[in-house]
Order: sequence, then structure tokens, then C-alpha cells
Amino acid sequence: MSKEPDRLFAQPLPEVPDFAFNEDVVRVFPDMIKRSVPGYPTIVENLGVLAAQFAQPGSVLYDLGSSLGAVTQALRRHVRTDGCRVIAVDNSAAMVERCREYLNGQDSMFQELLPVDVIEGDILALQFQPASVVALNFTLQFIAPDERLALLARIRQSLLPGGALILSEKLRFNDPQEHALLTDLHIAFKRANGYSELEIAQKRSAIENVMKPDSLDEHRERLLAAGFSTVVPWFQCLNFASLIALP
Ligand SMILES: C[S@@+](CC[C@H](N)C(=O)[O-])C[C@H]1O[C@@H](n2cnc3c(N)ncnc32)[C@H](O)[C@@H]1O
Ligand SMILES: O=C(O)C(=O)C[C@]1(C(=O)O)C=C[C@@H](O)C=C1
Repeated sequence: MSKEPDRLFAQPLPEVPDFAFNEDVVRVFPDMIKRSVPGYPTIVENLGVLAAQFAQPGSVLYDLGSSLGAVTQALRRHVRTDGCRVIAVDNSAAMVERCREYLNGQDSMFQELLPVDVIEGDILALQFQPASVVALNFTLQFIAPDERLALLARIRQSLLPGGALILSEKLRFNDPQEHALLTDLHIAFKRANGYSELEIAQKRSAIENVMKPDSLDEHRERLLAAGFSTVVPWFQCLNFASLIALP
């Protein structure tokens, strides 16, 4: 994995462009996401552990919005169920190209890993195959809010009995004091990871038009409306959380 540090927002920009998963972001993404998302390494590794409990023989495991394939690699480290394969999907060509390189690297180091297909495509246009595990790890927040319910309903339709959706997201909070507190603590997390006030402010304006977090209640209600029967939060660190949704 690239060790290049994220300095994308370190210099004052005359105008901060909307955040995009382009070549510049790809180069620094492992560093960016680890220093920006509290609990990210724990979520990714345990997503593999959880997935192993839900994987059904001969089924597909989806990594939707796979970026550089961190979740796909965790699935391949932990899932030992016969006949499973991983389908990783991302609509950023730059991410997909680098993801394939990293997965080839994993293949060259370990034997008997689950086979994986990396598809460059829009998850909103995907024809889902019967799946036992679907991971949306910090991806739904980048989908237009009015598309989210239909996507989750299609995922629910594709899930096999005994399977699970694992959904990780940045959260917003309806209570203004709770929202302000957790936002301040997230900023403190970024500062502690070496981001300057300028970097934090410019990143915030880059993502505000393209990333729209929901509250935990909104997630729960939407998942139930999409046909899931059970929604269980399994991890929260500051304003970032991960949920298991069962069919
Ligand atoms: C924050 S990143 C996900 C991080 C990754 N899952 C991980 O755990 O390292 C969001 C990803 O979703 C992808 N994405 C956003 N909208 C998408 C869409 N409609 N279809 C496919 N991928 C999408 C972006 O290109 C980006 O790589
Ligand atoms: O909320 C922020 O400040 C973030 O930087 C979060 C976040 C994310 O949750 O995906 C946004 C964009 C990058 O992909 C990395 C992290």
C-alpha cells in the first residue's frame, strides 16, 4: 500500500473544489482515511471477522465502493467458507486500477484466497447476484440521499437467508449539542493525527457538497423500510459507526 502522506489540503487553495476520488486522492488514500476516520482499522479488520459468520457456501460477498480494496482484503483474510467469491465495485477508474494492483500483491503473498472480481461501475446500476455478505464501508454517504432507499432495497432483495449487510457511515446527530460535541471531538482526532486547522477546514468544504451523513435513526428507519428485519450497531467511535442489518 502507498505510504504517501495526505497533504492535499495543506496549502491554501484559492477555491476549494468538490472532493472527488481522483488520482491525487488515490495516491494518499490509505493515509487519509486512517487519519480521518476514527476506528477505521478496527472496523475494516472486524468486518472480515463478522463476514465470516454470515458467509454462505457458494455465494458472493460484495464490497461496494471498494476504493483500494481494504475491505476485500479483510474478507479474504477471514472468510474460509467453501465456494465464496468477492465482487468489489467502485466507479472511480483511478481507485479500481490501484485496487487491482494491491489485490495482485495479496495474491502473490498468500495462497488459497477467495477469488475476486474488481468491477469499475456504478453500484446504483449493478445487477446484484445472490449474496451472503454486502459491505458498504463509508460509501452510502456519497450516494445521493434520494437514491439510498432504492439501493438498500435492491441489496436486501439480493441477500440470502443467513446473510448480512454491514454498513459503516459518518453520523450526524439530531441533538445540536451532541452534534457539536462529536464534531469537535472528531476535529481533535484529526488534529492529533497531524492535520492543521487549514487542512481540516479545506477538507470540510471539499466534502460538504458531496458527502451527506444521516443520523443513526435515519439509517435504522431506512434499513427497515428497505425490508431488513433487524438493525444492530456493532461499533461507534465518535461520529463514525458501523451497523449490521439482517434480512
Ligand atoms: C470513502 S470511500 C470507501 C472506502 C472503502 N470502502 C474502504 O473501506 O477503504 C467511498 C468510495 O465509494 C466510491 N463510490 C462513490 N459513489 C459510488 C457509486 N455510485 N458507485 C460505485 N462506487 C462509488 C468512491 O469512488 C470511493 O472509492
Ligand atoms: O468526515 C471527514 O472529515 C472525512 O474525512 C471522512 C471521509 C469518509 O468518511 O469517507 C471522507 C472522505 C475520505 O474518503 C476519507 C474520510
